[in-house]
Amino acid sequence: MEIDLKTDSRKVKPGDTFIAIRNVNRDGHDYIPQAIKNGATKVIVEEGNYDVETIVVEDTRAYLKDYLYKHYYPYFKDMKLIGVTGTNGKTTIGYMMYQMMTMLDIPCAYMGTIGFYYCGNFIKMVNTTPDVDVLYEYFIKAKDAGCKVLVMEVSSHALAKDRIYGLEFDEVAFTNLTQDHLDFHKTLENYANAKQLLFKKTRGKKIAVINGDDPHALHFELEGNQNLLISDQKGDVLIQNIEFSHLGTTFTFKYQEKEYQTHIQMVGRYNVYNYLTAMLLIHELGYEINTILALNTKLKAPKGRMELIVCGTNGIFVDYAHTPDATLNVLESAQEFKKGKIITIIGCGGDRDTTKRPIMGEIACKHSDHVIITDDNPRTEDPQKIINDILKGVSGDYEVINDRHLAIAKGMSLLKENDILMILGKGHEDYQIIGTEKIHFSDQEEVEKYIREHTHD
Ligand SMILES: CC(=O)N[C@H]1[C@@H](OP(=O)(O)OP(=O)(O)OC[C@H]2O[C@@H](n3ccc(=O)[nH]c3=O)[C@H](O)[C@@H]2O)O[C@H](CO)[C@@H](O)[C@@H]1O[C@H](C)C(=O)N[C@@H](C)C(=O)N[C@H](CCC(=O)O)C(=O)O
Ligand SMILES: Nc1ncnc2c1ncn2[C@@H]1O[C@H](COP(=O)(O)OP(=O)(O)OP(=O)(O)O)[C@@H](O)[C@H]1O
Ligand SMILES: N[C@H](CCC[C@H](N)C(=O)O)C(=O)O
Ligand SMILES: [Mg+2]
Repeated sequence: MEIDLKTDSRKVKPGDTFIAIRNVNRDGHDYIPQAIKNGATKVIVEEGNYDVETIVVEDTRAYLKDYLYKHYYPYFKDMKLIGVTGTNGKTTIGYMMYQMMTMLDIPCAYMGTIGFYYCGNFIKMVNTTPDVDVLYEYFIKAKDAGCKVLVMEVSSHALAKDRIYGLEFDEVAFTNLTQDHLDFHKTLENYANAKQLLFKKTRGKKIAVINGDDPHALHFELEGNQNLLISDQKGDVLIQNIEFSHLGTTFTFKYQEKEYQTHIQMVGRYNVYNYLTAMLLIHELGYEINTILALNTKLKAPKGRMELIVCGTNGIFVDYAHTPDATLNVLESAQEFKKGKIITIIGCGGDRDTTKRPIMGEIACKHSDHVIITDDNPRTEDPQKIINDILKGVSGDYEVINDRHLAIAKGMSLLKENDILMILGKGHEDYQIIGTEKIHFSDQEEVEKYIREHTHD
């Protein structure tokens, strides 16, 4: 099934109707001539007169949302819908669930930062949660492919901008709330309020899985008794013992008077919470806990989440930590199993929350033996200005190497026996955004290239 309203002039074919949407930087009205050139025979706009049939409405975005909901929601409404929100952990949980459900033979889809996976197909995505037009288009694809369950990351931007218009969730989850995106939300309170909106969009039996140890947990509970809290203190799922290594984590937990022990091939205390969230959401779909635990030997973290590259006695971890809390978490995890020194490479994105920069610099220095500060998607900001913001928080042993390629080479060259290199911020990203240009760049490839060039047999 195909949506018969086009929002993107580049996708318009002869006979199509184009609707002009105003977004943050760009305005669809500017692309009406291109849409008409590509064959649009009708345009829906907020203003202006054109050579084709023109319908003027007050708010094209409202018109679009209503149109999509009325015409397409009924088509995919019966797919079970699971939404995960929180500052960190959404991708890890969503992608773990996609793997688990696939192993359980459930036709399913995952939509989030690392793309749209549906019944074995894959589409790259621009946003973590796409705008309503793309979202409905992809939900239709999932339904066409036979998906029965769809798990999606729901970003705070999406909630604030109503990108998920009309959706109702059977299960929701909350991971944690810490600082990020203050450029957009202005205050942590607004940010929390945006995230809470997800919990107001539930239907049916309504299950909520919540990280009970997050200070904001209470605000995310559903009314009634459908909440499952995960905690190492007091919760429905009680985490008891955790053992760390650089290859994985072994832990025990108690649920409904039964005790379970398991091992996951993911490092870090926070991944125990991520895992249990994914496991419970699937358990609530009607699968036995032991059946789900049996899948763990094949379960992997998403690309760029504490992704380990081994080089002799050195462990090089590529991780997507781009918030203060994530930076702290991954460095504390490395402290748990380190045998030598920790060298950290870190930067901060441009056109994003500026107040997190000095905090990330401070945390990196506090929990590493040496820090290299470098570029991470400067976008339209002056890269040196971003680095200067980070420098406001640093102390101790650090250096600045602006070019990320050189920063990684320097980090690699500093490694002595048993040292760990933490390369933070980009994770799965295979680009560097400089100005408005996207240039190919991959932390993993840079490391592998360095190893190739410096290993002689
Ligand atoms: C700065 C910002 O928020 N930009 C968002 C904005 O883009 P934009 O203002 O350039 O507008 P656009 O949608 O590309 O263009 C406007 C209209 O013109 C049309 N158009 C455009 C070009 C053309 O040639 N022809 C044409 O018809 C488009 O189809 C659209 O209808 O609207 C787009 C559609 O919704 C978003 O994809 C885009 O997100 C950018 C890529 C972005 O980086 N956003 C970040 C801030 C974001 O949303 N992040 C969150 C959370 C991330 C996380 O923590 O995981 C996310 O969910 O991704
Ligand atoms: N539960 C967690 N608590 C704190 N930090 C976490 C947690 N899970 C992952 N992290 C850290 O946050 C980083 C991002 O994780 P992940 O991609 O799963 O989060 P996300 O919520 O999808 O992020 P984004 O909002 O950018 O899409 C990881 O690379 C890791 O450093
Ligand atoms: N989805 C997040 C990712 C940030 C990753 C980091 N590499 C950066 O560019 O800041 C954002 O758009 O804010
Ligand atoms: Mg994500």
